[in-house]
Amino acid sequence: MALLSVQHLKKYYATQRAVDDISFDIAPGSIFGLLGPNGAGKSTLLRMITGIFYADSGNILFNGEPFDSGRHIGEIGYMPEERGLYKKMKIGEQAVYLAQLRGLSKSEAEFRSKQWFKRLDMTTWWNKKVEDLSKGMSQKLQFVTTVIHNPKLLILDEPFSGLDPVNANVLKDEIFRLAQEGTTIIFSTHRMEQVEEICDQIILVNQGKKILDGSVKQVKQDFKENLFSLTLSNPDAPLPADIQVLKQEQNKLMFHLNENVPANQVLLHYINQGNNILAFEEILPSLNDIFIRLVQGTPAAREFVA
Ligand SMILES: Nc1ncnc2c1ncn2[C@@H]1O[C@H](COP(=O)(O)OP(=O)(O)OP(=O)(O)O)[C@@H](O)[C@H]1O
Repeated sequence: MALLSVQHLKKYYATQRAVDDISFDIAPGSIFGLLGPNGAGKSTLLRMITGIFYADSGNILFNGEPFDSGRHIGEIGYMPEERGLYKKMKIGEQAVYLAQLRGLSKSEAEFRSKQWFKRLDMTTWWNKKVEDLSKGMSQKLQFVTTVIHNPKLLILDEPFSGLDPVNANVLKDEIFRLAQEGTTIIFSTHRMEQVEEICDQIILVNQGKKILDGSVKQVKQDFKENLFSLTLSNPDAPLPADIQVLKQEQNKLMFHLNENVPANQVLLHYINQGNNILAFEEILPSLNDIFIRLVQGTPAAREFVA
């Protein structure tokens, strides 16, 4: 059974169709990517899932039951894009305070806060004030305060914005670890490349509508274009039939292979010539490429090409 099932959800602001009949299911323990350009409707969707807004119509089921924010909110951890921290409070106190708001006892809140601070290499920050933290540091603190009550569903809106690559990796590892331990994670972003390595399943949203749904692997297979890259000891040798070379970079050829022609045929051609094959791989489209193809010619596509 899905941990979260969203069925025909709609939310309009006056005439703006922010979320327009979106449905999806999220399996327990999976990392789910909610993708779309700015203004696609992601935050509106998340606000309905977290009970901040009511939907105009549609249903949300949490663990098979109609979502009830009063009952289910304690099982959700939501890190919104606009971070809400108390600037004047000391960091350690703040973590403990927010954990207590989530229902933990003071001693449990302190214990878990210290554990998380250690895990994320934040121990020396305990007595600093939030206003003294950089954007990336407050991001880590916000993450801690979002996961401290061990939510079943963890919702992260642009979790890597403002983080340097080292800290982004630290957070990424924590996301994987939490998923392995059974936490279900929704990861919302307009940065498609961040999703490729993290998410099991994605939906792509544009102008309030879902335009794609599936596993990253399957989506890439569905949109592949028979493009290959081949590195040869002699790239200038006679070409086989059925290929069109699109680009050559030193010894590497990038080519399109005609439909229904096995790639082995190309490899055999070169092997029979005595040409050494140094590397060979299929070139799959990125999620960015797929998105642009789906919304070609729209303002959203231009934003992503830019
Ligand atoms: N309170 C509001 N009143 C009117 N329109 C709104 C409101 N909030 C959002 N919108 C509009 O609804 C649409 C979806 O916005 P939303 O914030 O959900 O998108 P998003 O995908 O989260 O974008 P971003 O990545 O920029 O955060 C946009 O056209 C936005 O202008």
